[in-house]
Amino acid sequence: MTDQSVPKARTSADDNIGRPRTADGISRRTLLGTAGATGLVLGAAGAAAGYAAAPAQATPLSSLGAGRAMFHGKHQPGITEGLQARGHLIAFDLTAGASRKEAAALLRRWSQTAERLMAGEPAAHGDTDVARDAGPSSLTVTFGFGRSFFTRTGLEQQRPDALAPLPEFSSDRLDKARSNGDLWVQIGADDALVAFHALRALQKDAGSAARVRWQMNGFNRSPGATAHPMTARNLMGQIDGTRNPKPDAPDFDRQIFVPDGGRPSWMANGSYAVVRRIRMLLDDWEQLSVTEQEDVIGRRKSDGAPLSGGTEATAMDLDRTDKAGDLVVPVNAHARVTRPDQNGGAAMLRRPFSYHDGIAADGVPDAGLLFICWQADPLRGFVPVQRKLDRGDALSQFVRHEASGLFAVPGGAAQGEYVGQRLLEG
Ligand SMILES: C=CC1=C(C)c2cc3[nH]c(cc4nc(cc5[nH]c(cc1n2)c(C)c5CCC(=O)O)C(CCC(=O)O)=C4C)c(C)c3C=C
Ligand SMILES: [Fe+2]
Repeated sequence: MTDQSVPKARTSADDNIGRPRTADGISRRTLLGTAGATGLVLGAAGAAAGYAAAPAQATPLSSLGAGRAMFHGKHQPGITEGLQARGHLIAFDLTAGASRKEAAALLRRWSQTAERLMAGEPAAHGDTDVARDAGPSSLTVTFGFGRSFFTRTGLEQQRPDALAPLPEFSSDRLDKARSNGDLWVQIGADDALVAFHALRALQKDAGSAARVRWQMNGFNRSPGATAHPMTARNLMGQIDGTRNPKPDAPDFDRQIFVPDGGRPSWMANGSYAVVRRIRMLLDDWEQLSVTEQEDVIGRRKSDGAPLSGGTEATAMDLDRTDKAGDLVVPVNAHARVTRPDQNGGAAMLRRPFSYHDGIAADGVPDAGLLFICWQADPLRGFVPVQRKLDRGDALSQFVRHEASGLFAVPGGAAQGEYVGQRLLEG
């Protein structure tokens, strides 16, 4: 087993219970929860409730389709679950006529829809049938608030200090139109149609209250494609996610989530998402030899092991030298430079999607990473590490940050509550 990067999934209404993914990409706990004692029954019942007209044989849920995350809980879904095969990120701006009241109604509608769809049920009104016949497929929907939301709704007093604009990094090439936004929605699912279905339902729910500011579409390896490596690869071919904080580590919650009693109080058990659309300059990258590529990261491409030796899970020996006396993990290697112990303890949970939007106007692939990282405080997570990368690690010349967002993602909604209710009605 590797030093597994894929965190846990939510399988109960009020807690996150870890779920290492099995070789087919499905959590045993999820299977137990859905396909086990009650799960397949729940899945079938959910489907039957929504799609009663479909013949029974039209909904043969595979183990993939049966995967289900819970909407209600301590934290919102979509943070600690394993990576899903499909993702959509959408930012909305409130429309001119919309105020706090309309925003509250929108979050209520969105929460109701998310809860239904995550249970494999159709949207309450005008369902499009796109996910008909499919199970929940590990769908998660996550909602966040951008800095501008608080100005638009007159809630400046409630705005977290942690939503201060990210510093401008010298290497940034940011498109403002595809950055930030009043509201942010992250959708993930292991089935493309299930993810698209949720996207359309949530867009329609926005009605006249909010309009789409930007949308980005991403993907990861499909569950079942391989048993090894368990950690995902990115579009540069690297195993990416090895050293993510582990949910069972003692300081995981402190690093990733705002504590009970944290400020502002409505953010208790919430987290901050930094979203960066990072273009990979693949034509340049692919000209490097594998050895050169490995020196850029400091890890082997084949299995993710540190260049100092061992397996993916082996601790990196930062001081090891070769016969010539040179460090085997170069001093500017990305995996050396980004380590918490090189950045005053800065830690973040990376949960990205890859993206590919064809060939851009500059004639090279518009492809890269929808880098999403989660932390209790971006000033103690993303910012110090990106400051260091901005000064130039070995990877910097092969990537370009083209869009950026920072969002406050409140804790999970309790039963009967909608996401953000403590902010909007507090
Ligand atoms: C500011 C934070 C980071 C950005 C931006 C970033 C971009 C980025 N990273 C890769 C590929 C890899 N990153 C790896 C490790 C790693 N990266 C960050 C942070 C950022 N990366 C951290 C905190 C770490 C872990 C450091 C540690 O604790 O050891 C790795 C190595 C494997 C792993 O641990 O995940 C790879 C590969 C790309 C391609 C990229 C931008 C496109
Ligand atoms: Fe990285």
